[in-house]
Amino acid sequence: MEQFHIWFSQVHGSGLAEPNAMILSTVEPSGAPRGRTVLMKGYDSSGLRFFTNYRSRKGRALDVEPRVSVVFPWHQMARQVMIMGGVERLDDEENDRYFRSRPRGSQIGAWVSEQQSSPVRGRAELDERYERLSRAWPEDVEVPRPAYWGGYRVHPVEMEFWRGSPDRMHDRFRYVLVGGEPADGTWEVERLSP
Ligand SMILES: Cc1cc2nc3c(=O)[nH]c(=O)nc-3n(C[C@H](O)[C@H](O)[C@H](O)COP(=O)(O)O)c2cc1C
Ligand SMILES: Cc1ncc(COP(=O)(O)O)c(C=O)c1O
Repeated sequence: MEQFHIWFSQVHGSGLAEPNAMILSTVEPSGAPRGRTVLMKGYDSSGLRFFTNYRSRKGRALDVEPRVSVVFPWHQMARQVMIMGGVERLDDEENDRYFRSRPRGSQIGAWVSEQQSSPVRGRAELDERYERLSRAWPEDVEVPRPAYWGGYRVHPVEMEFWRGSPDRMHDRFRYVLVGGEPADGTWEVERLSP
């Protein structure tokens, strides 16, 4: 994660829009892959965090197969980072802390989208729910975190750092965890052919 920190700091400092947007791929119970964008909400030596609805399609997929692939597509910087690893749910304390930091509208949105990824009759149904819930929690009352809403920590076991070069002569470095935990384990580094 030290190398990730160096790159993320550079990308973050470059003014690139949504540098923390990452494509998160999960494995469906059928075995099919499925990707979507989520926002990384912090990282440390043990991995990175993102938040979602545990009942969503990805949440249900992770209940069955708690492994993911993550891609940071930093095109404007001619860089890409891929991270593969297992996930675990964050604890209530970490979930509450993050949920409290969100804008009130997004907190209410999490209640509106209780059934994230399920079909709805129309936009009106969602807007009505939003209005009703906004009235239910007056401004001075804290919106509670729904039990089904929280985060995951991705524990990398493999990471690849890709840097684009002319003539498709790109630099690729693969880090593989060969023993121990991501934070203090041993990582083997190899250069890959572009
Ligand atoms: C830039 C961007 C950031 C997003 N961030 C999140 C996020 O952090 N958490 C989340 O649940 N959905 C996020 N979404 C929506 C997801 O891409 C996706 O539509 C949603 O999580 C449902 O996915 P699922 O049906 O595969 O579970 C984001 C979408 C975009 C385009
Ligand atoms: C449905 C949903 N949940 C969660 C997030 C995470 O970001 P935030 O906590 O900043 O809303 C996003 C970001 O786009 C989102 O679309």
